[in-house]
Amino acid sequence: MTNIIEIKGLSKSYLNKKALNNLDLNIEKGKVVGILGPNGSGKTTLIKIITGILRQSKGEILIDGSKPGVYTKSIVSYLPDRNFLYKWMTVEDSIKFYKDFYKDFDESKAYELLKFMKLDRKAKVESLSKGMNEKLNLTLVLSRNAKIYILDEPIAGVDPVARDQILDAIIKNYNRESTMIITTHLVRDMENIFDDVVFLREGVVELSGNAEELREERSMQIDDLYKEIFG
Ligand SMILES: Nc1ncnc2c1ncn2[C@@H]1O[C@H](COP(=O)(O)OP(=O)(O)OP(=O)(O)O)[C@@H](O)[C@H]1O
Repeated sequence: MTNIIEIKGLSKSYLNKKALNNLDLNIEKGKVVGILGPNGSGKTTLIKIITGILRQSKGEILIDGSKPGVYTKSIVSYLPDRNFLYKWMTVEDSIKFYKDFYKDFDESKAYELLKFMKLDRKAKVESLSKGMNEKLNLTLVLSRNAKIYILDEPIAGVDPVARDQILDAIIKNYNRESTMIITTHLVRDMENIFDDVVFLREGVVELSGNAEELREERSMQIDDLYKEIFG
Protein backbone atom coordinates (compact mmCIF):
# COMPACT_ATOMS: atom_id res chain seq x y z
CA MET A 1 0.00 0.00 0.00
CA THR A 2 1.23 3.48 -0.87
CA ASN A 3 0.92 6.49 1.37
CA ILE A 4 -0.23 9.50 -0.60
CA ILE A 5 0.33 11.75 2.43
CA GLU A 6 3.06 11.30 5.06
CA ILE A 7 3.19 13.56 8.09
CA LYS A 8 5.86 13.44 10.78
CA GLY A 9 6.14 15.52 13.94
CA LEU A 10 3.89 18.26 12.57
CA SER A 11 3.31 21.26 14.83
CA LYS A 12 1.57 24.55 14.21
CA SER A 13 1.28 27.40 16.67
CA TYR A 14 -0.73 30.59 16.40
CA LEU A 15 0.83 33.15 18.77
CA ASN A 16 0.75 31.14 21.97
CA LYS A 17 -1.86 28.55 20.89
CA LYS A 18 -0.64 25.12 19.74
CA ALA A 19 -3.17 23.98 17.14
CA LEU A 20 -1.14 20.90 16.06
CA ASN A 21 1.26 19.26 18.45
CA ASN A 22 3.88 16.88 17.05
CA LEU A 23 1.33 15.06 14.91
CA ASP A 24 2.18 11.88 12.99
CA LEU A 25 -0.17 10.60 10.32
CA ASN A 26 -0.05 8.57 7.11
CA ILE A 27 -2.89 8.57 4.61
CA GLU A 28 -3.12 5.71 2.14
CA LYS A 29 -3.79 6.20 -1.52
CA GLY A 30 -7.29 5.22 -2.67
CA LYS A 31 -9.01 5.67 0.67
CA VAL A 32 -11.83 7.83 1.97
CA VAL A 33 -10.54 9.15 5.27
CA GLY A 34 -12.61 10.90 7.93
CA ILE A 35 -10.80 13.39 10.14
CA LEU A 36 -12.96 13.61 13.22
CA GLY A 37 -12.68 15.90 16.19
CA PRO A 38 -14.52 18.53 18.19
CA ASN A 39 -14.30 22.29 17.61
CA GLY A 40 -10.77 23.53 17.93
CA SER A 41 -9.11 20.11 17.67
CA GLY A 42 -6.98 21.24 14.70
CA LYS A 43 -8.84 19.76 11.71
CA THR A 44 -8.89 22.93 9.62
CA THR A 45 -5.31 23.77 10.52
CA LEU A 46 -4.17 20.32 9.38
CA ILE A 47 -6.08 20.67 6.14
CA LYS A 48 -4.75 24.13 5.45
CA ILE A 49 -1.21 22.81 5.82
CA ILE A 50 -1.93 19.92 3.43
CA THR A 51 -3.41 22.33 0.88
CA GLY A 52 -0.42 24.65 1.19
CA ILE A 53 -2.45 27.61 2.52
CA LEU A 54 -0.60 27.54 5.85
CA ARG A 55 2.93 26.53 6.74
CA GLN A 56 3.75 24.37 9.69
CA SER A 57 5.88 25.67 12.55
CA LYS A 58 7.72 22.34 12.77
CA GLY A 59 7.75 18.87 11.25
CA GLU A 60 7.51 17.32 7.83
CA ILE A 61 4.77 16.74 5.35
CA LEU A 62 4.99 14.96 2.01
CA ILE A 63 2.12 14.84 -0.46
CA ASP A 64 2.63 12.35 -3.28
CA GLY A 65 6.30 12.56 -2.35
CA SER A 66 6.56 16.37 -2.48
CA LYS A 67 6.50 19.17 0.07
CA PRO A 68 3.42 21.43 -0.22
CA GLY A 69 3.97 23.74 -3.21
CA VAL A 70 3.06 24.25 -6.85
CA TYR A 71 2.95 20.53 -7.68
CA THR A 72 0.92 19.48 -4.66
CA LYS A 73 -1.56 22.34 -5.22
CA SER A 74 -2.11 21.02 -8.74
CA ILE A 75 -3.15 17.58 -7.48
CA VAL A 76 -5.31 18.64 -4.53
CA SER A 77 -8.93 19.72 -5.01
CA TYR A 78 -10.08 21.51 -1.89
CA LEU A 79 -13.53 22.40 -0.58
CA PRO A 80 -13.04 25.04 2.11
CA ASP A 81 -15.44 25.34 5.02
CA ARG A 82 -16.89 28.52 3.54
CA ASN A 83 -18.29 29.63 0.20
CA PHE A 84 -15.56 30.71 -2.22
CA LEU A 85 -17.62 32.04 -5.14
CA TYR A 86 -18.45 35.62 -6.10
CA LYS A 87 -22.05 36.65 -5.49
CA TRP A 88 -22.49 38.24 -8.92
CA MET A 89 -21.75 34.98 -10.73
CA THR A 90 -24.32 32.61 -12.14
CA VAL A 91 -23.90 28.89 -11.64
CA GLU A 92 -22.71 28.66 -15.23
CA ASP A 93 -20.16 31.48 -14.70
CA SER A 94 -18.75 29.63 -11.73
CA ILE A 95 -18.16 26.59 -13.93
CA LYS A 96 -16.37 28.72 -16.54
CA PHE A 97 -14.34 30.34 -13.78
CA TYR A 98 -13.21 26.96 -12.48
CA LYS A 99 -12.53 25.66 -15.98
CA ASP A 100 -10.22 28.62 -16.67
CA PHE A 101 -8.48 28.12 -13.38
CA TYR A 102 -7.84 24.38 -13.32
CA LYS A 103 -6.37 22.34 -16.17
CA ASP A 104 -7.82 19.12 -14.75
CA PHE A 105 -11.40 20.46 -14.68
CA ASP A 106 -13.91 18.20 -16.43
CA GLU A 107 -16.73 20.43 -17.67
CA SER A 108 -19.03 17.61 -18.75
CA LYS A 109 -18.73 16.02 -15.35
CA ALA A 110 -19.62 19.38 -13.78
CA TYR A 111 -22.83 19.65 -15.83
CA GLU A 112 -23.73 16.07 -15.00
CA LEU A 113 -23.26 16.80 -11.31
CA LEU A 114 -25.31 20.01 -11.58
CA LYS A 115 -28.17 17.96 -12.96
CA PHE A 116 -27.79 15.41 -10.20
CA MET A 117 -27.82 18.21 -7.60
CA LYS A 118 -30.82 19.79 -9.36
CA LEU A 119 -29.10 23.13 -9.65
CA ASP A 120 -30.26 25.65 -12.26
CA ARG A 121 -27.30 26.75 -14.38
CA LYS A 122 -28.78 30.23 -14.87
CA ALA A 123 -29.28 30.87 -11.14
CA LYS A 124 -27.23 33.61 -9.47
CA VAL A 125 -24.86 32.51 -6.73
CA GLU A 126 -26.36 35.15 -4.40
CA SER A 127 -29.82 33.63 -4.84
CA LEU A 128 -28.74 30.17 -3.70
CA SER A 129 -29.61 28.84 -0.26
CA LYS A 130 -26.84 27.58 1.99
CA GLY A 131 -27.46 23.96 0.99
CA MET A 132 -27.55 24.84 -2.73
CA ASN A 133 -24.34 26.80 -2.35
CA GLU A 134 -22.68 23.83 -0.71
CA LYS A 135 -23.86 21.63 -3.59
CA LEU A 136 -22.44 24.04 -6.15
CA ASN A 137 -19.09 24.31 -4.38
CA LEU A 138 -18.93 20.55 -4.11
CA THR A 139 -19.83 20.16 -7.80
CA LEU A 140 -16.86 22.32 -8.74
CA VAL A 141 -14.44 20.59 -6.40
CA LEU A 142 -15.47 17.07 -7.48
CA SER A 143 -15.31 17.95 -11.17
CA ARG A 144 -11.55 18.24 -11.10
CA ASN A 145 -9.60 15.09 -11.92
CA ALA A 146 -7.46 15.44 -8.84
CA LYS A 147 -5.38 12.87 -6.98
CA ILE A 148 -6.58 14.13 -3.62
CA TYR A 149 -9.93 15.68 -2.69
CA ILE A 150 -10.19 17.49 0.61
CA LEU A 151 -13.63 18.39 1.88
CA ASP A 152 -13.80 20.52 5.02
CA GLU A 153 -17.20 20.05 6.68
CA PRO A 154 -19.07 19.33 3.42
CA ILE A 155 -22.49 18.84 5.04
CA ALA A 156 -22.39 21.33 7.90
CA GLY A 157 -25.44 23.56 7.97
CA VAL A 158 -27.48 21.79 5.29
CA ASP A 159 -30.78 19.98 5.81
CA PRO A 160 -30.98 16.16 5.96
CA VAL A 161 -32.28 15.77 2.38
CA ALA A 162 -29.49 17.93 0.98
CA ARG A 163 -27.05 16.02 3.18
CA ASP A 164 -28.07 12.73 1.60
CA GLN A 165 -27.75 14.19 -1.91
CA ILE A 166 -24.31 15.54 -1.10
CA LEU A 167 -23.20 12.18 0.30
CA ASP A 168 -24.58 10.41 -2.79
CA ALA A 169 -22.68 12.79 -5.03
CA ILE A 170 -19.47 12.17 -3.10
CA ILE A 171 -19.85 8.40 -3.29
CA LYS A 172 -20.88 8.33 -6.97
CA ASN A 173 -18.07 10.59 -8.06
CA TYR A 174 -15.30 9.05 -6.11
CA ASN A 175 -12.88 6.84 -7.96
CA ARG A 176 -10.51 4.44 -6.26
CA GLU A 177 -7.48 5.97 -7.94
CA SER A 178 -7.91 9.10 -5.86
CA THR A 179 -7.94 9.78 -2.14
CA MET A 180 -10.57 11.70 -0.25
CA ILE A 181 -10.11 13.43 3.09
CA ILE A 182 -13.22 14.70 4.81
CA THR A 183 -13.47 16.56 8.11
CA THR A 184 -16.68 16.48 10.08
CA HIS A 185 -18.23 16.39 13.47
CA LEU A 186 -21.44 14.99 11.97
CA VAL A 187 -20.05 11.50 12.38
CA ARG A 188 -23.30 9.57 12.32
CA ASP A 189 -24.31 10.99 8.94
CA MET A 190 -20.97 10.31 7.33
CA GLU A 191 -19.38 7.30 8.94
CA ASN A 192 -20.55 4.83 6.32
CA ILE A 193 -18.49 6.41 3.59
CA PHE A 194 -15.20 6.30 5.49
CA ASP A 195 -12.62 3.56 4.93
CA ASP A 196 -10.35 4.97 7.63
CA VAL A 197 -10.95 7.39 10.47
CA VAL A 198 -8.61 9.66 12.40
CA PHE A 199 -9.68 11.08 15.77
CA LEU A 200 -8.02 14.40 16.51
CA ARG A 201 -7.83 15.89 19.96
CA GLU A 202 -5.99 19.09 20.78
CA GLY A 203 -3.74 18.77 17.79
CA VAL A 204 -2.70 15.14 18.23
CA VAL A 205 -4.03 11.89 16.79
CA GLU A 206 -5.89 10.22 19.64
CA LEU A 207 -6.80 7.13 17.61
CA SER A 208 -6.82 6.11 13.95
CA GLY A 209 -7.59 3.01 11.94
CA ASN A 210 -9.82 1.19 9.53
CA ALA A 211 -13.44 2.10 10.30
CA GLU A 212 -14.81 -1.43 9.89
CA GLU A 213 -12.08 -2.95 12.07
CA LEU A 214 -12.67 -0.34 14.77
CA ARG A 215 -16.40 -1.11 14.73
CA GLU A 216 -15.72 -4.81 15.15
CA GLU A 217 -13.01 -4.44 17.79
CA ARG A 218 -15.03 -2.04 19.92
CA SER A 219 -18.47 -3.44 19.07
CA MET A 220 -19.80 0.03 18.41
CA GLN A 221 -20.44 2.49 15.63
CA ILE A 222 -17.80 5.12 14.91
CA ASP A 223 -20.33 7.71 16.09
CA ASP A 224 -20.52 6.02 19.52
CA LEU A 225 -16.76 5.69 19.66
CA TYR A 226 -16.53 9.41 18.90
CA LYS A 227 -18.89 10.15 21.79
CA GLU A 228 -16.90 7.86 24.08
CA ILE A 229 -13.63 9.57 23.19
CA PHE A 230 -14.84 13.16 23.22
CA GLY A 231 -17.98 12.97 25.37
N1 LIG B 1 -5.75 32.26 12.85
C1 LIG B 1 -5.73 31.79 14.10
N2 LIG B 1 -5.21 32.53 15.11
C2 LIG B 1 -5.17 32.07 16.37
N3 LIG B 1 -5.64 30.86 16.76
C3 LIG B 1 -6.18 30.09 15.81
C4 LIG B 1 -6.25 30.50 14.43
N4 LIG B 1 -6.85 29.51 13.72
C5 LIG B 1 -7.11 28.52 14.60
N5 LIG B 1 -6.72 28.86 15.84
C6 LIG B 1 -6.84 28.02 17.05
O1 LIG B 1 -6.22 26.77 16.79
C7 LIG B 1 -6.99 25.69 17.33
C8 LIG B 1 -7.38 24.73 16.21
O2 LIG B 1 -8.28 25.37 15.31
P1 LIG B 1 -8.86 24.68 14.01
O3 LIG B 1 -9.67 25.71 13.30
O4 LIG B 1 -7.76 24.02 13.28
O5 LIG B 1 -9.80 23.57 14.64
P2 LIG B 1 -10.99 22.74 14.00
O6 LIG B 1 -10.85 21.37 14.55
O7 LIG B 1 -11.02 22.92 12.54
O8 LIG B 1 -12.27 23.43 14.65
P3 LIG B 1 -13.76 23.62 14.06
O9 LIG B 1 -14.40 22.27 14.10
O10 LIG B 1 -14.37 24.56 15.06
O11 LIG B 1 -13.64 24.21 12.70
C9 LIG B 1 -8.18 26.36 18.02
O12 LIG B 1 -7.88 26.48 19.39
C10 LIG B 1 -8.28 27.71 17.38
O13 LIG B 1 -8.80 28.66 18.28
